[in-house]
Amino acid sequence: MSETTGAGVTGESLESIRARIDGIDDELLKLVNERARAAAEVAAVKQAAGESGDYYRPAREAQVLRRVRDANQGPLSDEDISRLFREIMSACLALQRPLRVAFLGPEGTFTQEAALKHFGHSIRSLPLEGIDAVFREVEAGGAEYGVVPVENSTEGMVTHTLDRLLSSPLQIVGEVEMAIVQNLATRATSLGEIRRVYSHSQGLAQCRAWLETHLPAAERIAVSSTAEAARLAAEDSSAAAIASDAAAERYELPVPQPSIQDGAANSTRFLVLGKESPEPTGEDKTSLVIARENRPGGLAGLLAPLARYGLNMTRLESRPSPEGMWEYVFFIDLVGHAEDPDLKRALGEMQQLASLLKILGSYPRSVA
Ligand SMILES: O=C(O)C(=O)C[C@]1(C(=O)O)C=C[C@@H](O)C=C1
Repeated sequence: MSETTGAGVTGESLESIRARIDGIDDELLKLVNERARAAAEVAAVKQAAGESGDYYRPAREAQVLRRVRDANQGPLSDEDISRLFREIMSACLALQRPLRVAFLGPEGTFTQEAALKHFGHSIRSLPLEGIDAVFREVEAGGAEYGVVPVENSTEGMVTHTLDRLLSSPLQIVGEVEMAIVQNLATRATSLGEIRRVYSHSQGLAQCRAWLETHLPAAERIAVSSTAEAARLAAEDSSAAAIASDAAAERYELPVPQPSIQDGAANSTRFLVLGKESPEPTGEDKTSLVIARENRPGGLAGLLAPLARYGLNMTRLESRPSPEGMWEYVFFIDLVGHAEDPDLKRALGEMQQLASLLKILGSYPRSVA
């Protein structure tokens, strides 16, 4: 039986099903371009209203994604639907002007994956060498947005990002959560040949138990990123990298040992940095940093307004204050937008009690 004359379970021939798919694709093509024209009309309206800057609207994008996910009846998963619509919006926006997005590079880092997950592929990518460089590029206007890691489920906070948030005028405009899969990537043909293992310090830490069991004698060398680790391992067959699939692929490294991270559920949260906070969407988060001079009950008192207004705190992290010894600042994530009435009142009351209160941004909760 030839492929094109066979019949499926419904009795319809392959040829006929493919003809149907062609018809659906024609419809999709027409509709996708119709949508792009509508998005261009939105841009014209924004321009006529004298709006300056870029046309990216994180709040609207979150609403679009939530709406199609709620309407989705499958068989495609909600994640697949989000990904497809994200790319459609990304292309529609690029038609107006592609966004310049800086991220912790080089190409192949998890941060690049997070940037593409959030903005889609129709962006102008600016891979930079460090977290600080990403902040500076967005502050200076060389990029409209920046993406940096902030927290890993096994390794904890990325303290450099927190410290930089404290001093930067930038706002958090979004968050991206991503499952992190670390692989052993190497040209070595057996584990016995591996003398050195390169990775980012977080990559080495996330795979500590695996390394102790399988490569106890290999030297562990921390480098600036997992992508840089893959580049180094590609040049030396007695070395390996702990890196993402994307980094291994980029440097054409075989992956003899996939998924070697210690925690089964290893995920990293990234922040999207920009200049203006998005408007409320109804499903938002607010990040802030707060401090009070060191005295008993100080923190409990500062947080009391949150309980009074029934507000939900999803994270509380302390960091030594840059101001003095044994002084602390607290990074807090709250459910809600700083313009929501209850949150606004609570923040007002906290402001009265605090020696420092800086809102780092209100932004839509991540749409997976
Ligand atoms: O609704 C808008 O403001 C648009 O510009 C359209 C659109 C879209 O394609 O849906 C494109 C870019 C924005 O980031 C948000 C949404």
